[in-house]
Amino acid sequence: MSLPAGMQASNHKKDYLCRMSTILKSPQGSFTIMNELVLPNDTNTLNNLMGGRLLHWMDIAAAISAQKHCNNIVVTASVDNVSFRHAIKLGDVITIEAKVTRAFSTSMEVRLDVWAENIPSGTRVRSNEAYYTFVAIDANGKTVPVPEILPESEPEKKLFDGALRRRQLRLVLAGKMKAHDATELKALFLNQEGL
Ligand SMILES: CC(=O)SCCNC(=O)CCNC(=O)[C@H](O)C(C)(C)COP(=O)(O)OP(=O)(O)OC[C@H]1O[C@@H](n2cnc3c(N)ncnc32)[C@H](O)[C@@H]1OP(=O)(O)O
Repeated sequence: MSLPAGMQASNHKKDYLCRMSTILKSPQGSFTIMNELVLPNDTNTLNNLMGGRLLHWMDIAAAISAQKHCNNIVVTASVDNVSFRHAIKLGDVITIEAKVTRAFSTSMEVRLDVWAENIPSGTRVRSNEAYYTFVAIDANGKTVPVPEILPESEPEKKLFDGALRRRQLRLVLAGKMKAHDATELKALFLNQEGL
């Protein structure tokens, strides 16, 4: 993990890490809305939005959200649980909402919700959801600590709680955590609670 210039000495380093871990930011501070219009170059031969184009737009919205939370450069570490409920048609207007659910040491989970709107007909459907994980890095690509999050509303608290289990699942599947260390995830299967 890298620290800003002047924070390398051990006392300064301790102070800096302590300060970052005690900065509490609201999820609302990272809230991001992005709109896109589905044009012919975004669609397949059925005039449906290509999934990859949507994932690209979601990545940008989520990265902006993560940057707002940590005020730093971020990189995408993982993309999970992307649902495609409805095909999105040529001419639809996409609304992507992104918000950080929880921050860990250097990583942040961002929840995305996507709506597709046909303005002439006045229809709007919820089309996609996903969780993206970002890691804050410095100009040399070294990871840097991020501020903590203090959830306020009930939905934010629910997403905050679930984020720990989702993190354990993605790290176990990525081979970055041993299954027996995923305590909260294991409890989920024993207690039968929702993710
Ligand atoms: C916005 C964009 O599109 S950026 C372009 C696409 N993304 C990239 O190019 C990123 C390329 N990957 C990387 O740079 C690195 O793999 C990184 C920075 C993501 C992780 O680097 P690592 O050396 O594995 O770092 P390390 O093991 O110390 O982990 C750092 C953090 O990343 C998290 N992390 C690592 N791998 C994953 C993963 N597969 N899924 C989720 N989180 C992960 C760790 O949990 C850790 O988080 P924490 O500090 O909050 O506990």
